[in-house]
Amino acid sequence: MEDRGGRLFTFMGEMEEALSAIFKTYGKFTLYAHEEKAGRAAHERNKRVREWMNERGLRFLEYPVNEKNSGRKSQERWNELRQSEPVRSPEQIRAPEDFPASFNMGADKLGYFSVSGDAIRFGQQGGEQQAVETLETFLQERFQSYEENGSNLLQSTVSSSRLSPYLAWGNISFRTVVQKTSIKIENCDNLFLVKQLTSFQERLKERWKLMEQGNILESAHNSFKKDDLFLRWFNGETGIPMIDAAMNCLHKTGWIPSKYRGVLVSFAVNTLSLNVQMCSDALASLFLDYEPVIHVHQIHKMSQKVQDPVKIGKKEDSDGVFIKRYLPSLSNVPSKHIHEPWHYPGFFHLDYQAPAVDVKKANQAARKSRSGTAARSAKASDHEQLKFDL
Ligand SMILES: Cc1cc2nc3c(=O)[nH]c(=O)nc-3n(C[C@H](O)[C@H](O)[C@H](O)COP(=O)(O)OP(=O)(O)OC[C@H]3O[C@@H](n4cnc5c(N)ncnc54)[C@H](O)[C@@H]3O)c2cc1C
Repeated sequence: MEDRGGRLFTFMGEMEEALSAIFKTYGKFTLYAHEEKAGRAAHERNKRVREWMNERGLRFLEYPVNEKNSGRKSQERWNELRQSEPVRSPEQIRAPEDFPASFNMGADKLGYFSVSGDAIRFGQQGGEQQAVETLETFLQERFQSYEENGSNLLQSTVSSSRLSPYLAWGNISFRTVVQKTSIKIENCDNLFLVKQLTSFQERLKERWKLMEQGNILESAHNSFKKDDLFLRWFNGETGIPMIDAAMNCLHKTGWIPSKYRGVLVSFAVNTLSLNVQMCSDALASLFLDYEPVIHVHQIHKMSQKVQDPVKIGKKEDSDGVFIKRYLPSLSNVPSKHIHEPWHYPGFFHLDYQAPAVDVKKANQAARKSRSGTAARSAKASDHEQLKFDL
């Protein structure tokens, strides 16, 4: 932008304050933005901005993220997205010399903006360059075992595209990803490789369709009591290795394959009977790729399924390599017991907690409750835990 005469200004505060400062400095102006689908807070802020602009007779142009209401069929719109030329960057940008005193030049000051929560220490690094490199390495090589390793806890960290945080944060445009993938498919004559790429493209299309569905607002923000069971789940201390390892992986890296996101949700909502909204918010705070529209949709879908993390763990991480990586206290437990360490004779010498719940019994109750045949106990109780055959 700077090469073409542009300048970047940043402002920290409420939108109306920024707009007032602009109005005071320049007089009448038009506000351009992309339509935003980012949950309740952003929705309400945008409503306030529209009102603020209207009251002053100023134009607010929000470009639609999709053309859902254009009257054209979905496939037609998708084909256009795959083929249309990107809009060309302007040769020159005319930036004003003066700017409001409350504005900052550049983005450096944003580094001082304080956010709550723990830092994700081993997560992907942000930035356009990283996003482009991630796409390039995926399309050059990493995609080759995309399908085979899709739900492999360790391999998928490499063979999955890992583009989700970049797409969520806007480090790379969705159109670029779709178009580069289409070009790769067109130029590839190996059927097996085409299958991997097509499968990846299906995921992109899934995203596109969901984003087209419009604003999915989270339910009103309630403050739920974060009881002991919730904290054990959130902190990866449930005593169920598959859940605890997946949670620790999320705390450290901010990413885990889709299948295990579903397992975490199902376990929390069905097995532990935790509040779905509270769990959704908690996971949103851990996902580096948090995208409200996708997130809310997936949480809803996955909370309907009752899943057994012990069974899934035995199938997908039979030797417990993933578990041992994220739960070092279990590193000496033999593979035979890694998914149910409470059956391991040396369990009491391990620095690992007893399971918070009897998964089978709690899941049976959840299934019954889902099918409406019996009332489910409100919470997985201590009583259930004590009945465990340790
Ligand atoms: C409970 C739950 C919550 C989720 N929350 C999010 C979220 O907040 N943000 C998010 O981007 N994804 C979310 N997903 C979808 C999925 O887990 C991630 O998109 C995926 O793991 C990202 O890794 P990747 O980029 O390597 O995916 P790839 O498999 O390489 O897929 C490429 C892209 O397609 C999109 N995509 C992939 N899977 C899905 C899907 N099931 N639905 C919609 N789009 C998809 C993503 O943008 C992804 O980057 C969630 C899934 C579940 C089960």
